[in-house]
Amino acid sequence: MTQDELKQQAALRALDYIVEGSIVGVGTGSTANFFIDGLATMKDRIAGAVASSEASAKRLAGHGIRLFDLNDVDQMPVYVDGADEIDASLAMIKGGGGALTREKIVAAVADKFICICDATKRVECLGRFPLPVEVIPMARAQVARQLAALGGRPVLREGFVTDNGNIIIDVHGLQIADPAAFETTVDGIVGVVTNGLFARRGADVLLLATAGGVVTYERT
Ligand SMILES: O=C(CO)[C@H](O)[C@H](O)COP(=O)(O)O
Repeated sequence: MTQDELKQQAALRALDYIVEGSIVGVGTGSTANFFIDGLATMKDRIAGAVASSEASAKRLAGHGIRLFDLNDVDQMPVYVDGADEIDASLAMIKGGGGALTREKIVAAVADKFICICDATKRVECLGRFPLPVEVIPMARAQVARQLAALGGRPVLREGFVTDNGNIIIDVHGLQIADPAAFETTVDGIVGVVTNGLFARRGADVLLLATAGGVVTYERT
């Protein structure tokens, strides 16, 4: 089975968590795209969706799924999204697609974060995937120095601008022993908008697609 087929399996399993008549929080990336395509098959049974990126908004709209502004939404039962890495405590690194800030904001409004991944994303220790950090452009050099002082190797994501008009610095060479503490530390650097660690608010459910089928993990 290809990685894309596994991503699709995890994505389609997430449809079981959709509450009829509700607004669905929708992530960004190739796995989230499979989820959006699946959501389209039940679009008449949901109120609509809140997107975590312009790209996802475009795909949702292309399927005729009604889009809501997050500011008009008080509550969402679920937010569904992929991850770049996820550990046994369901802490994640996200932001490979650069949408980490909006992803974190939309997820914060949802009751449950459903993470959809193929088995390659499951790791023992977060950090092999470079940690994306969204940064206000004028703070680039100052933030890079601070990230290097934390033990990482900061690399500017060349030619990339986030949906919020900011830059991304990817931090290589980390081994993150305490993801929640590191998330707080990086967020505390002046000029950082947010970072791709989702540990203080990790996933509530992981749907991990393996060669043997989709395995469900729940936060304990
Ligand atoms: O955080 C993300 C985008 O900002 C994605 O969820 C993450 O990069 C995983 O992407 P994919 O599903 O394409 O493997």
